[in-house]
Amino acid sequence: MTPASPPFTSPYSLRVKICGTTSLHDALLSAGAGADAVGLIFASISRRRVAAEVAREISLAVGPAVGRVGVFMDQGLDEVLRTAEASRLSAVQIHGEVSSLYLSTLACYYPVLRVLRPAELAGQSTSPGGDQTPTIQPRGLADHTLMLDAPNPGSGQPLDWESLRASFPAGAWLAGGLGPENVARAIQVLRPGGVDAVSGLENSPGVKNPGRVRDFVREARKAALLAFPESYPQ
Ligand SMILES: O=C(O)c1ccccc1N[C@@H]1O[C@H](COP(=O)(O)O)[C@@H](O)[C@H]1O
Repeated sequence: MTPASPPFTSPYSLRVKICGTTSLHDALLSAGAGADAVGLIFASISRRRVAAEVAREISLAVGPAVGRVGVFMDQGLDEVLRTAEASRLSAVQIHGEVSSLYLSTLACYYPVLRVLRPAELAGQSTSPGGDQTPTIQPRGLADHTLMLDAPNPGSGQPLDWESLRASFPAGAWLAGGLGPENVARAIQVLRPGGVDAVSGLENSPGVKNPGRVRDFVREARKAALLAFPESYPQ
């Protein structure tokens, strides 16, 4: 089941998120490059995990126009809300299996980016027992925005964009192996509401490559303008 399209149609507008930010220096670099948001990862498995104190410093430093998206995986609602408050986040990104109630409760406090793998988008994903009962039913966009990402997030693994053409939900964001070299093609194929990247923009895990960050934002903006000029009246 593919979530319904948003109830409104608006000109195509692209959001650019630079994820895996672990220092004030890199946060200001991304903000200065024109990113709409920086990602701050709190998932325990991540090599890019940031402390709430550093996240709060970043949140207060990047200015009022830059979003701060906290990335969480397999973490309870209480931990997410406490961390989000302490870090002065502006939105949360949720990976892993969670209930609809978890998402709708969270959406009462913060805008939610709900990450799905392509298999889950179809409403079919193999539960631990191996049977094909749906474990995650994508809901409408009423209380969250979908983002498609690879099964192993943060690994630089691109999705097969062509195979997703028919099922990619309107307004959904796209992650997975994006970088300056391929983001334009991804935008042309899927017209995502946002693009998000980390591995392709780093010198090492958690340390940004300034030139690649700037190139990524520039290529994404250029692609959005060239592919959908009707959305950017002169
Ligand atoms: O990057 C991580 O370490 C990470 C860990 C746990 C959950 C999400 C994580 N990162 C997210 O993965 C996408 C795609 O990463 P990549 O560009 O393919 O390397 C990234 O944008 C984060 O949102």
